[in-house]
Amino acid sequence: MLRILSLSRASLNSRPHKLSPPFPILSSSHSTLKQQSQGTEENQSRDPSDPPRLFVVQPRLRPATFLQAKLNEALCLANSLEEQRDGYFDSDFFDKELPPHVIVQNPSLKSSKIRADTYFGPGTVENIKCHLNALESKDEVDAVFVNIILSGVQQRNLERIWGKPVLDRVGLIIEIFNAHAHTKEAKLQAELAALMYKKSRLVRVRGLDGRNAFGVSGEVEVVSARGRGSGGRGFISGAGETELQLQRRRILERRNHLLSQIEEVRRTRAVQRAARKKRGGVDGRGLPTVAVVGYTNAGKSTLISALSDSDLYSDARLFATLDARLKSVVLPSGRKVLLSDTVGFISDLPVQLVEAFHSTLEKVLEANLLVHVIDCTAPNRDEHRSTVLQVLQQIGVSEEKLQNMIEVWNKIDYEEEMGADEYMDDAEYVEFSDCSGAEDGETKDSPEEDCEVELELLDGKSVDGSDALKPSLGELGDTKQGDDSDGWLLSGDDSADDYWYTRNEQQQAETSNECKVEKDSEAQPGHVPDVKVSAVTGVGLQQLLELIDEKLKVQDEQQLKSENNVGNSFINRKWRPPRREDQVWIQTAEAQAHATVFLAKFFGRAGLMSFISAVPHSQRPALFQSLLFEACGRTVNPVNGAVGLLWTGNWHVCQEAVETVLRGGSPRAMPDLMAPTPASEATCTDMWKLREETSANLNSRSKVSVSVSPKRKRVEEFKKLQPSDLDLCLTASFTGKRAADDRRPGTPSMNSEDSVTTACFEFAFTDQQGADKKLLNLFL
Ligand SMILES: Nc1nc2c(ncn2[C@@H]2O[C@H](COP(=O)(O)OP(=O)(O)OP(=O)(O)O)[C@@H](O)[C@H]2O)c(=O)[nH]1
Ligand SMILES: [Mg+2]
Repeated sequence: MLRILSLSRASLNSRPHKLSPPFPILSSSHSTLKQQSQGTEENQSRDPSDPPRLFVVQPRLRPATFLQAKLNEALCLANSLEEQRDGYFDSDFFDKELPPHVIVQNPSLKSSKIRADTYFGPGTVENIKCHLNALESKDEVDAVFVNIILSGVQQRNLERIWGKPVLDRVGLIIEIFNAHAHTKEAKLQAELAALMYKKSRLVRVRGLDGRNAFGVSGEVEVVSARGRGSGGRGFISGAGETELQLQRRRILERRNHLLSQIEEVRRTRAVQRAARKKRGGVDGRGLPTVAVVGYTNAGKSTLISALSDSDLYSDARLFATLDARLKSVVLPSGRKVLLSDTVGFISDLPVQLVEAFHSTLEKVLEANLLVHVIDCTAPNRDEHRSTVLQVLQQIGVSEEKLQNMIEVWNKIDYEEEMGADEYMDDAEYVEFSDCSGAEDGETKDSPEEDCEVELELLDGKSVDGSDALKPSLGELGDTKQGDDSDGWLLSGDDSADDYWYTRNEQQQAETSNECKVEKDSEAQPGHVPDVKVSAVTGVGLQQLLELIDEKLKVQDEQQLKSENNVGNSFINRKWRPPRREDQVWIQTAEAQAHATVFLAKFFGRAGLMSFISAVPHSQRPALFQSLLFEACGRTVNPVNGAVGLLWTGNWHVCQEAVETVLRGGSPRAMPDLMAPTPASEATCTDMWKLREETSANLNSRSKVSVSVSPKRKRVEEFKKLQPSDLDLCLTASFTGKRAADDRRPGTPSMNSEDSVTTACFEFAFTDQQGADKKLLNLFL
């Protein structure tokens, strides 16, 4: 920003000026009067070669560095109000001359002094008029830009007094959006924002015939017939629609029309995207998106262009980008991501713009990762940072995403380049102040009270004859705050020596500011940049890509972990069948083979096949796992099975049994788990009742050898059991013969050699000693 000013300052020349171009979007009623009288029409498009010339009014701020940063921003905003011709601006931004400007007393510093009618006190208003008169003779100013937010009444009154259109900060930003919008969607959104801004400041103005009127064209007040039958107080007919209601209705109708058009544009784009995809084009969906956000002019577009080796539009004018653009980039790991360019933010970003550009800003919400670009040369980068965070919170970005955001300091080449010449020297300040366009004699025209204050200050300096008593800008603010005079004006002439910091003071302030940033950085680790880059020279870009890569990888891992955690927290939630991803625990073909053989023996080959074939292919892995858990649960706890183990808090027993099976072992029944318990100590008496009722049958149907111990433990005792204490055999195969006698004729048993052979044959699985263990078709 400083560079822009210094470059602009160097090119400060007089230039021929033409007639004032209109403000097609936000012209107030008053300002339009003049245009009407000049025969110009509302909504006439601007001539790109003759952008509006603004006179900038900057209220004083403290500290001085902050004031300077705000003034720089105001001047850049004023110079950014320009339209393109055939996609290009007529002039280079750095070739533009600085707009005339003035720093005035800030009534908000004296909280009780803000005037409801004109914001500034009469002295300040008068002095600004004097400046305007002086510039008027040279036909140098089309409008006045006051770098604060004014109410509708204040704007109208100031326009009336100054005889010029007045734009406040919100109005100018909306005008710039309108001037820079290229695409249909951006144009519609900008117009929508302007419309909502207008709606909030419908004020009465005196029309051409002297009557009070509403509306941009200053037409006389009319009462619409609309509402006569429905509204109003009369019995026969309503009171009709007032002029204010009429204007509001017109705005709302237009708003609805714009919203439907925006929706139409989005729908068309979606259809085109689908058609491209159908034709085999690259859709980009499914790739992770990284949204690059930041203050306007931080270098977002330049950075994306550098990273993706593309050529996004970038310009030193503020709000060069109004459309979200996507560029693909390959990360060091080989992973492809999409970088999303976004609209830049600014302090006091009009809420109307946030609402109107909501669909564009949604890209930020949808992104997997945010990269926050900060212009490290901005003296108020802390303010930039907090502004961006504020807007992100305003549009609904989650706290988690903000914590994970990568902070990038851009333009480090400029920082290095500045080196010792970091701040402007005295001469530059003088020159800078001179460009306010104020004339020597102007202070004499100011009201008496203002002249007195200025004289006091100037006298103080001349009497001493030195700079020793020269107050700093911050101190001056205090001095002025202390006096009761309102609205005295700082012109460029007298501010040259008195009101700007000297270089030393400036450097001290900057140094202390830097230190503060460093301290802040230490206190708040989030403020330390993650990486410093230069989008122009390419320094740090590789590091940034690696960081994005790393963050996305960590995100993926966390996501996977959280999914697994959800899967593992079975005690805390309803049990669900395992999902496909959960199948990773069956790592090898061998483990699958063991599980399949075990299940085939347990349920019988035909039974297992009928279970499996009853569900669609997609659900077979989940069913297989459910069956395995149930079979193992039934084996160790024949009475109540897996559900009983889960119910009594012995799920780990079931898991251990499953692992035993996967390793090729055979779990055995746990007699302790079948032990009855006193009703008072049992966790589920019904279940035990069930056991007693059915134990005889179930025991006889059990397909595993059960060694019933006469000794019965209490529930508390077996709850303490660790998996290592469990009596789980790790035998290579089932060799027991006892169970073979117990099984139903014709039912395959896990102890049956036939069964094993049959199962192996049916599933195309070679024997356990064979070299090739094939994956069973159950998982297809
Ligand atoms: N010296 C220097 N200038 C840079 C660097 N990056 C960007 N710029 C300049 O900064 C200005 C703004 O760059 P943009 O990329 O348009 O900034 P932006 O953040 O996209 O701005 P908006 O789209 O208006 O929000 C341009 O004049 C760039 O040339 C950098 O690393 N070093
Ligand atoms: Mg940009």
